[in-house]
Amino acid sequence: MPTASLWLKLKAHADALRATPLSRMFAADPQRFDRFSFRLDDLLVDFSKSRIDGAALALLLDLARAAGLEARRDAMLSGRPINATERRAVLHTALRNPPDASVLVDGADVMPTVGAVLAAMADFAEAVRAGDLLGATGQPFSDVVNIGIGGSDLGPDMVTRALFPYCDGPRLHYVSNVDGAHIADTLKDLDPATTLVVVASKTFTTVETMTNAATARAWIAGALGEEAVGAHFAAVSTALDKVAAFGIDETRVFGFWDWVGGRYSVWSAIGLPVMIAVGPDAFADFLDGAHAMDEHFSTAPLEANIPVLMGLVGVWNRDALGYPARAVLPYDQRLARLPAYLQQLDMESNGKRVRLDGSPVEVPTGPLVFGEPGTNGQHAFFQLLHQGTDVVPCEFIVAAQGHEPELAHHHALLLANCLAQSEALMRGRTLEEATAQLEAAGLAAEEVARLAPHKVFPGDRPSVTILHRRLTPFALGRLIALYEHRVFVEGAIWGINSFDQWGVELGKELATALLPMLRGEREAGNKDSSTRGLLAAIRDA
Ligand SMILES: O=P(O)(O)OC[C@H]1O[C@](O)(CO)[C@@H](O)[C@@H]1O
Repeated sequence: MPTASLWLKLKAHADALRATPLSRMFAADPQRFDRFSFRLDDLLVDFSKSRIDGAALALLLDLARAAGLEARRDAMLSGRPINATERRAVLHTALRNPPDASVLVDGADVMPTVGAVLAAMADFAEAVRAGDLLGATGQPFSDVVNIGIGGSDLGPDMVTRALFPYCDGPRLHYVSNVDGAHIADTLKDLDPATTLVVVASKTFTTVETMTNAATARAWIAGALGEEAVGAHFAAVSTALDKVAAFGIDETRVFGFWDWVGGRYSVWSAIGLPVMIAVGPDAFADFLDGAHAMDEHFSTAPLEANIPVLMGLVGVWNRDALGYPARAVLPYDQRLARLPAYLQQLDMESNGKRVRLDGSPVEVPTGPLVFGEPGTNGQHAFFQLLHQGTDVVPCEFIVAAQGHEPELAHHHALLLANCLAQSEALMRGRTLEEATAQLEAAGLAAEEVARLAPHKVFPGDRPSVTILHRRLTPFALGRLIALYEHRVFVEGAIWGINSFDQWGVELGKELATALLPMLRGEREAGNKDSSTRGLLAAIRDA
């Protein structure tokens, strides 16, 4: 069936389904959880609280097939240049392949070089962790500062926090913002003699990273002398010539390749600080977890393929039901930066308005993504999720077991809250129930009538719950790969390029032009009155 008529059918089916509240779908089908939840080892993804039924899934699967999802997936995994605007392969999956795999890019197997960089990272990480690699004054490194931004920061920072129970190396710090406050606050309590700086930038041109790197360099040189700089710096980049020009010795430079997108790069040498923190073995488990999801994604039939189903439910929520946002709610404090990480992964990948051939997309694409860890979010923005005028599909992420057996009572509370939220969103509370509750509390009839409407929850609000046994390196790798492939599935159905990011360029160009105006070196005459007014106000402040 042609894609246009499938979209129409999907819309029509979604409109029909709206008439049936989720709670009635559960009442009508005792097997609903079993039918709409899927497992991969200890990972369980429960779609049963999404507004879907068998017919919706069948239509979505038709849509995926009509969009050529399987062929595009296979093209990505085999190294074809599916990032058409940049003429690049998209091969972050190769970074977590077993060593004996082979993936060809332009006829050359990339796996030997992937393995070589991984081995060099492991040697370096072990030397730092063991105290064999010393700073200029002969002391081991107690602290590592990673300087990078976007994909060169969000992934390693998020993963380091997530794997805190496995961190047994030097302390890790992440500096990303060009706001001098970030590097100033970070360096304030560090000792240059025991600090290693890793400059992470795919392009090695990003102004924030280059500015922070220069400041860190001056900090080391100022305290220990210019000749000490080499011993305190390492770099991760695809632009080895530019790293050399910065003055970092080639034995301390870890490369990766243009077929690794920034937001997909935590598996590459960009993960070096993670490896320094948790050690090469735990890092290997992290890669293995992602590979397990890659295997599932590439081999499971579409109707039982978890990332495919997650993508289809995402498209359904966005396009058939018209929800403009989604909330990511990890009930796991160590995943506090996961929403920020997923904002880049999802919104930089799928925030696109033209298809691969440059023609406008005809349906809404990537939704707004936001979130916070539970239970904190409950005491902040969940009010809107429960009673606001927009429906926001939620994604709950939680581990059945925590890492602190002595604090099991905390974990039980965390789990109870997580399950309670998806239940509350789904079932809501009717006016009759609210009224009965107020009456039972002994309120006067007038008070009951006054308060009851405020205590109504419309319910019928969809969510997905992702449950795993424990947040291990393996489980984390698998979880991130699940989200990567979900983004891929959605992008493939929308027919967009999920692997470029032209939308970040205009602001960068304008910032470059504005800098001399801010410094008073150039007139702002050609600017609009708002920009001119703001420039003047800054000068006068
Ligand atoms: O690693 P680099 O080249 O410094 O880029 C950092 C980030 O900047 C971006 O290009 C967007 O500005 C991201 O895609 C990327 O992750």
